[in-house]
Amino acid sequence: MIALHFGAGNIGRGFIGLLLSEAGYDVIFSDVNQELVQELQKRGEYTVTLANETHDQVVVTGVSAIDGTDLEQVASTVAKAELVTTAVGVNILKHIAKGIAQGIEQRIAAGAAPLHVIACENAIGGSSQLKAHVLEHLSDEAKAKLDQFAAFPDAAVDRIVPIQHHEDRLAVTVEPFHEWVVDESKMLKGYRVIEGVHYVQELQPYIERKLFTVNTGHASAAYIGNLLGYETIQQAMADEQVVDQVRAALAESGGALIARYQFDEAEHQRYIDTIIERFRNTELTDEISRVGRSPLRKLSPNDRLVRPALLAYEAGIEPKQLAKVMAAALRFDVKDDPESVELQQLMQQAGVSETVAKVTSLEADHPIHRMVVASYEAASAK
Ligand SMILES: NC(=O)c1ccc[n+]([C@@H]2O[C@H](COP(=O)([O-])OP(=O)(O)OC[C@H]3O[C@@H](n4cnc5c(N)ncnc54)[C@H](O)[C@@H]3O)[C@@H](O)[C@H]2O)c1
Ligand SMILES: O=P(O)(O)OC[C@@H](O)[C@@H](O)[C@H](O)[C@H](O)CO
Repeated sequence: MIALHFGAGNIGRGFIGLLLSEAGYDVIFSDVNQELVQELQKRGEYTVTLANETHDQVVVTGVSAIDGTDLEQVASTVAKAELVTTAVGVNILKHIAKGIAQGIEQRIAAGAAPLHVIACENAIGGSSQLKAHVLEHLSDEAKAKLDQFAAFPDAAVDRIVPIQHHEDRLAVTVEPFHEWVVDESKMLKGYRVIEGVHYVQELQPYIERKLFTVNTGHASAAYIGNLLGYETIQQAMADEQVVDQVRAALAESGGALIARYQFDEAEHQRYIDTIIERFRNTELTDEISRVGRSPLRKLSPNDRLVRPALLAYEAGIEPKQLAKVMAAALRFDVKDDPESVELQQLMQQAGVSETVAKVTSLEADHPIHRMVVASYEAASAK
């Protein structure tokens, strides 16, 4: 029972690797970070600490790692695995597709058992996106057989895992809360149930609820907190004016979700309240530079700000606070974040309106575009 997991980073070690190991899998990580790979190979185990009062610890044992740049090794590991998972970042999926495709070709040639490939990224349709990239690397013959040999169920994963600063390179501290939801309708007949995974027939409400609440709220805390000079989410969430703004953003995205999926209002409010408490967990230190990372991705049309704003607008809600968060995101200036650097260059060259149109795909005559620009200009005038 081998699970190959791409990305031995924060969520890879702190959630997916841990859960799969507890579910009985022999977990093999694939990563391009050589130091991480060598350390995992050498020690074969690592410690996960829960950010609760008692700092409970679990030692994840029997893990190994392969070099993600070694295409042959990646393909041969895909060929022998029962499950492939990823947590590399949605924009990296195209880079791991070739190894997965070659592994699937080997499985087809050997008549192997079907493989499940589950992308655990913060994106709508992550596994479907990975499947599209894999298809680009398959022969016509393999393309025709793909659905017999591999399935790519989409998923939603939720656990806050900050950037780690331990002396022990593999140690990882995570919040106690966790949720992994998988689209059961895409699983192949007779699939092995992974203990700890919640299988649902329709994933869309779950992934949208997660992305447009947890991640919308997180991005709001990060971008508003950044403007106020805070460095961590915990510092920002200790400021009630930030909390009020996060709540205002979540009232807009929540209104959109309730209208779209008929969620129970009181239950959704409890979901929001729990998330606010998770952001406030002072047992964690989560840097705003991590939560706000890749602002171009976060401002893209299907992500946590623009999409819920559009859904809110369609539901008759004016997404003023989400527009304010987008305006704040335009000021996210972090030198070692390539997307932040690109965004700031674009702002300098093209100005606010053109930048908004380019990164959000909201044209200049769209009411939300106008709200973002107005909010940006109002803040500049202060
Ligand atoms: N950290 C969280 O709280 C959290 C929670 C839910 C979902 N996620 C999602 O999980 C994904 C990973 O996030 P993270 O916080 O763990 O980031 P991370 O940077 O800690 O981990 C990503 C890992 O992927 C590796 N990687 C990069 N290119 C690779 C390749 N070609 N092959 C194999 N490995 C490669 C990196 O070296 C790194 O170790 C993102 O999509 C993120 O949105 C993160
Ligand atoms: O990983 P990103 O960059 O999409 O978003 C940053 C955080 O909001 C995110 O990693 C959360 O911690 C996570 O999604 C919680 O489940």
